[in-house]
Amino acid sequence: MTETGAVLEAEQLVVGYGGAAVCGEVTAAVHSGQVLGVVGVNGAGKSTVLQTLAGRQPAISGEARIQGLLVDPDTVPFRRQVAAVFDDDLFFPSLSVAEHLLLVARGHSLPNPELRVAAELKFFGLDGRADAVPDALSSGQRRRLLLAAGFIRPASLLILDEPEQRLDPVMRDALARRIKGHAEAGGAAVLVTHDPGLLVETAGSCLVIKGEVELVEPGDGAAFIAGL
Ligand SMILES: Nc1ncnc2c1ncn2[C@@H]1O[C@H](COP(=O)(O)OP(=O)(O)OP(=O)(O)O)[C@@H](O)[C@H]1O
Repeated sequence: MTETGAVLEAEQLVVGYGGAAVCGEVTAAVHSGQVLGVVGVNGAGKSTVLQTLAGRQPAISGEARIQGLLVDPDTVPFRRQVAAVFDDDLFFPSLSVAEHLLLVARGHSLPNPELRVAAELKFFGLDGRADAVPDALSSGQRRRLLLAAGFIRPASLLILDEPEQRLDPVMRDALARRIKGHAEAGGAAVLVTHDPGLLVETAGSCLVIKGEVELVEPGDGAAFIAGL
């Protein structure tokens, strides 16, 4: 934990490409048990903020810390703290659904990895496709696999980039419960979403990116998404 007890602290963080910022500075703190939503129109900079927090994109200036550790995906202690799910995450083409999850479970030294994998397959409705390779899945099933890989492992901070994409309504509701469960168990999450319902159900606060970055109530973030 940091001095403030925040799982995530971003201080005057400027994100972008080739030295050019895509949006205003991000200053935010997310504590254990909290979910921070991030909303904005297409191209506002939401994914770039998340990619920077996950260490997949260098910050232009400012800093972010997770459990007091500066963002650095090359270090094991940082990687242990953060589970990130992005749309462009890759699969091993020759590993089955179950093998992907087993790899993550074993990589994080989970006890009873086979049981944990079975539980996630059931939760994400993939038990009938456990032996399929990623190319043989539907797009929604591939999204479920990415989410299962993110949720099966321990993490202080979950970074979720539009996790609702391509999910059917039943799975979307299960996802909302899962995000809330992560927070109730003492985790923290940053959630980029275009879904007002998911935002209001899960987040306790929200960043709106519209050039500058503003901290608002989730209801106001939902209204922004809806264009109200
Ligand atoms: N690799 C890149 N190099 C240069 N510019 C990029 C790169 N990726 C994204 N951008 C630009 O940065 C800006 C912010 O993109 P970003 O993907 O963060 O937006 P977003 O808010 O996540 O949008 P969406 O809702 O469409 O996912 C956009 O103008 C985009 O064109």
